[in-house]
Amino acid sequence: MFSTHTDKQETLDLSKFPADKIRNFCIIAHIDHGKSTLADRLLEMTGAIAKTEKNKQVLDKLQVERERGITVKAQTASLFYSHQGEQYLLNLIDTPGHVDFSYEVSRSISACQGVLLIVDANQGIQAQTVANFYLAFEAQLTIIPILNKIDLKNADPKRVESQIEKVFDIPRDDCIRISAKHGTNVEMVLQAVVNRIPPPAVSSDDPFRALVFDSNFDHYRGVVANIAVFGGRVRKGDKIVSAHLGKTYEVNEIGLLRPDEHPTQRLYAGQVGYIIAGMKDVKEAQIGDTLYLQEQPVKALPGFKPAKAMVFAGMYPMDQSEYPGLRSAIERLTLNDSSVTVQKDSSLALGAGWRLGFLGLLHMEVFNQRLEQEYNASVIVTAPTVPYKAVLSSAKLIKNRRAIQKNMVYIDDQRVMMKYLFPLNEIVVDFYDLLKSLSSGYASFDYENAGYQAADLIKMDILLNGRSVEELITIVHRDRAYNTGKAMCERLKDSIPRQMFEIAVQAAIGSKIIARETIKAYRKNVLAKCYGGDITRKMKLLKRQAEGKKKMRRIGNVEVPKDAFINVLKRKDK
Ligand SMILES: Nc1nc2c(ncn2[C@@H]2O[C@H](COP(=O)(O)OP(=O)(O)OP(=O)(O)O)[C@@H](O)[C@H]2O)c(=O)[nH]1
Repeated sequence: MFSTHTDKQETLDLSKFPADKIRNFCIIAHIDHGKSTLADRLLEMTGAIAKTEKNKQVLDKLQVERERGITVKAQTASLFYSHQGEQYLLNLIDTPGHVDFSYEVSRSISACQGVLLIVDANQGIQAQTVANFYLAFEAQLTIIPILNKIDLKNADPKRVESQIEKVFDIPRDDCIRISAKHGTNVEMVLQAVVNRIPPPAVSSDDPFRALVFDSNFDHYRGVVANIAVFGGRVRKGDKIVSAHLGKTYEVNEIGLLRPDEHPTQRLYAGQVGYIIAGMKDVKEAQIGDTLYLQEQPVKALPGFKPAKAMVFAGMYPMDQSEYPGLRSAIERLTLNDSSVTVQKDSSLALGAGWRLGFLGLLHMEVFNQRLEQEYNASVIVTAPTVPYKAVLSSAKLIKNRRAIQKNMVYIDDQRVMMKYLFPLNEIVVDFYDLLKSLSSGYASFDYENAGYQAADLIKMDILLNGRSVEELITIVHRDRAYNTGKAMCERLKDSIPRQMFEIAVQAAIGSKIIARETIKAYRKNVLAKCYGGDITRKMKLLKRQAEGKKKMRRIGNVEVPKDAFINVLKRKDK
């Protein structure tokens, strides 16, 4: 955790920060180029957090972010900065770098007028640097290029400045060289934010209207929505309306995120903060919604394009009695992660559940982990698939397609940017990991949807002792069926513990078995090491075994650990 200064900001008069004294910006970059570290320095220098060793990546608040060392949620922090005798209110949004969370970046950009585009001075421009640059460029934001990690021995800021000039057409003189780790030149970043990013073009005299750009569900207070105020002002006690549902609410609390919630009396045009207005249902504060005053109706703001799911998987409770609890956990988590699509689904073997759409496999894993960590929910996830369109006829089948190269641009003499057309199922599961490992971490990758194309695909079943496992039914390219089936059987053999009887693991196409592995019989006696008669210790071990079993799913008479369903899809033979 981190500590914040305890100065009494309740007395803060935000009317002292008219729009021309406000700068709204986000930090964007390729993964690991140092966004969160720079955010820490900016927070420290403006006094939002204390400068201590404990305060590292403070905007990565989620347990999953701390465990994985990556940002998955955009986070907002309001900073007070004095420059040439004037006080400014800077609203910073730290965004994730991984392609699976790019929806967070596009939403954050809508609340900003400028971005800090961080580029690692050693690695140079990478795939998400380009993708994120275009998000900011298309939204016509001011882009400040920042070269980070200049303290590294191998840093080559000159080369990276040439890349920036060549690929983005930004003059090299616009670049600021910093070390976020050591704080070198970070003051220059704050000055550039004030001098180069325009203030929001809004007025407090207009009717109040605010865009909900993020929200989360608090067990006690209901929906806490993050808003960007695009006009007018709002205060505690005001009656506001949500444009989406047309329902009226009373404002219970408003304030700034510093980065913790910090209540204030009012929020004014151009400011970014949070609002709590007694919305008890997750459907009430949709991301992209517009809020306005009851007595001054306004036209709704454009909102956001829905995210386009790339990977789908079924999600089922371990036990049907857990269905209502899991439904509410999924609803609350999707409020905080609106890029997930949810549809009800059911299966004979697994009962009632949902079909969820994600932006990638990491996104799916993180969602699953957040369900467990933040909502204590344990779920079964079926094999992820990509969307297909099936034509139900015996048409002549088209030849196997491989990636088709579209273009190639040399960024400099060491780096090349290549565009390919790929079948989506070839890239979603482990292409990123494989590419990283083949290139020793040098290559980076980004993708966008190129539409549907016909392909020679077949359905493959995985059988455990002759019973098809619904979660593992896979659509594969005909030419890949044998290798994929064999690899899945081998990985299942490694993931399923031996049991008291022999288990046949088979891959089948229709009635034809194409691969087989055998798991030998074994009896695990958890009491084997318990000599003597310590009954409490024996009870503990038996209890732990029973709890372990809860994380297993019984298919026929075979116990399958729930992790097996995801592990089986990952290639271990990199
Ligand atoms: N040497 C050096 N290391 C740095 C510097 N800035 C960040 N790092 C290190 O780079 C790694 C990634 O930094 P983060 O700040 O987590 O990167 P990020 O861009 O926020 O990562 P994501 O949010 O996951 O995309 C960490 O190990 C940092 O300590 C720097 O200026 N110099």
